[in-house]
Amino acid sequence: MAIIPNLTTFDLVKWICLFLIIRPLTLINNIWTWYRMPPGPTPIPFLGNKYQLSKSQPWLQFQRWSKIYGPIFTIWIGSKPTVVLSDPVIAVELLEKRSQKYSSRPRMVAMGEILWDNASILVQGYNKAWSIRRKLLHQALTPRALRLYKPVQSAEASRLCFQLLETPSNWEKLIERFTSSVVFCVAYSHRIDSLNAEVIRQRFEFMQYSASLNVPGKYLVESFPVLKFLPDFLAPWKADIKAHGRQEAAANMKLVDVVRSDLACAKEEGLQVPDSLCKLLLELREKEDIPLSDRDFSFIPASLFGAGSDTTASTLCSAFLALVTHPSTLRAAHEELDRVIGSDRTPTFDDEPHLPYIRALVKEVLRWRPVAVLGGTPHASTEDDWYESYYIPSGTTILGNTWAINLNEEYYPSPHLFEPRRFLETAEEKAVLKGKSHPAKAGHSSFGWGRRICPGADLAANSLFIALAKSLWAFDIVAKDRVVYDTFAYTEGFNIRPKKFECVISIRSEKHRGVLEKENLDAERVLEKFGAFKE
Ligand code: HEM
Repeated sequence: MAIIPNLTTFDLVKWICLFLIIRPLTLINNIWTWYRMPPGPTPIPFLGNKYQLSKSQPWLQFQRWSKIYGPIFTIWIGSKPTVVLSDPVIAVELLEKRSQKYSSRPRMVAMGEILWDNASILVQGYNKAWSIRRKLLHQALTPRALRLYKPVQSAEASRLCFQLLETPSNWEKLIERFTSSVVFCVAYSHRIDSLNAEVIRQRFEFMQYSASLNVPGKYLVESFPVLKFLPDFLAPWKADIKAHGRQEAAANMKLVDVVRSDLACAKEEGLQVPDSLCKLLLELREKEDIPLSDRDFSFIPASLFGAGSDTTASTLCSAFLALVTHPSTLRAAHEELDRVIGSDRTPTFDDEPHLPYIRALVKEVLRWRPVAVLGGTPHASTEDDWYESYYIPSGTTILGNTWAINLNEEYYPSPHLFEPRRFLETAEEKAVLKGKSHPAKAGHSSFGWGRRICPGADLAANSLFIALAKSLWAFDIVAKDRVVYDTFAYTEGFNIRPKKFECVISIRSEKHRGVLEKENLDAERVLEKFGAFKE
């Protein structure tokens, strides 16, 4: 009996000594790492810059810090470093040219591991599980596959215009319905007629719940991942997250079942199911061995809504804000559309090569107010590296501050001026507000970088083009009398959108109205094949 208390005391002393040694050693290691990493605001030991970080619109604070500490700087969240990039050349150098080292994601234990059980491509590390999903997405988003989705994008854009004609003041909700329906048609060959459809309400709930998990400091498990192994009865928070995860997975699998049964019925009746990403993947699964469980497979088409609907809708909202606050761009768009298209029909995808100003307008809105303002989901490095004289250890979180990059005046003089001519090709037009040449092919960084670049970028660009081409052809979109617009009034979060604002949307002529009414009937015929999800 006497030995046990002695042993316990000894153990206690041992642990205290170990703690007293480890803490200073960790601190020395952190200081040594901090000293070699890119500069930044001075962190407090073990807490880092936590108390200096702005809770509101952090991208603005990061942009200010880039002017003080340079285009590559470090912030510390506790003992974990995050490198923030504010220059497109540095972002391309690290995230594209050295992408084998910078294509992972930081661990998101609550959201990625407990809620989704590692099934979602968005937060997966740079590993085999990720590459299987990425390859599948690419196979269903090839240029050939994108051509298959164009008729539905075009029909939905005609429907959007017709609805704008009927209830112009409801424009933001109409845009959301448009992007939701496009994503559902492309993912599952089913359209959305109302935002009250059960599947949509469910999707919004899932998105809100997952976003609520991703709040720094909310869950201790992010700092101590070992806590995820606690049994459920000792960790009710974990049981709750897992229950939400099961609900989401069940809903995802149900959607795949809908397409599976559509295919079976069509086969029996000798009919064709419209092409969709889920259909292409199910057909591929018949031919090839795809090493994914039904549950994991169902997350691939489901990722389209989370990643592609709100982002595209928010970009369209920014486009309306830009048009209202920069009326000369509306006049220039009308001039091009009237000259190339006339007033007997609305523009189509075939007109795209002949509408350079509208194409440039799409690029400019993506640049001007990037929806994924801090680069979407952060990258993480998987090897130690050096950039110039700076050390970047393996496991560092890398944030591309798309706001600072897209609004960097060296590349885009007068960056807050909405000026589509920046993206035009002719020598005279190129001289307009010409800054240093942006290294990315797109001329902006709104879709991210390297191996993690948005796989839906071309699909999104097609939706933006057709929705803007048709609505600009049809409407005047102008400021409301006596309303003062603030082009910086944006929501918080990882994806941003202009705060609610009113504008006047009016049909350009009775002839335009007639064309919209006729084309809406044509669109309904195209969309008939895509069964609607019920309210
Ligand atoms: C305007 C619309 C959109 C914008 C601005 C946007 C932007 C982004 C950004 C910045 C990323 C992170 C890239 C990186 O880590 O470097 C991303 C990832 C992703 N996006 Fe998009 N996106 C849009 C639309 C779409 C659409 C329509 C889809 C549907 C296919 C989609 C699917 C994805 C997926 C699956 C990922 C995760 C890729 C991965 O982690 O490997 N996005 N997006």
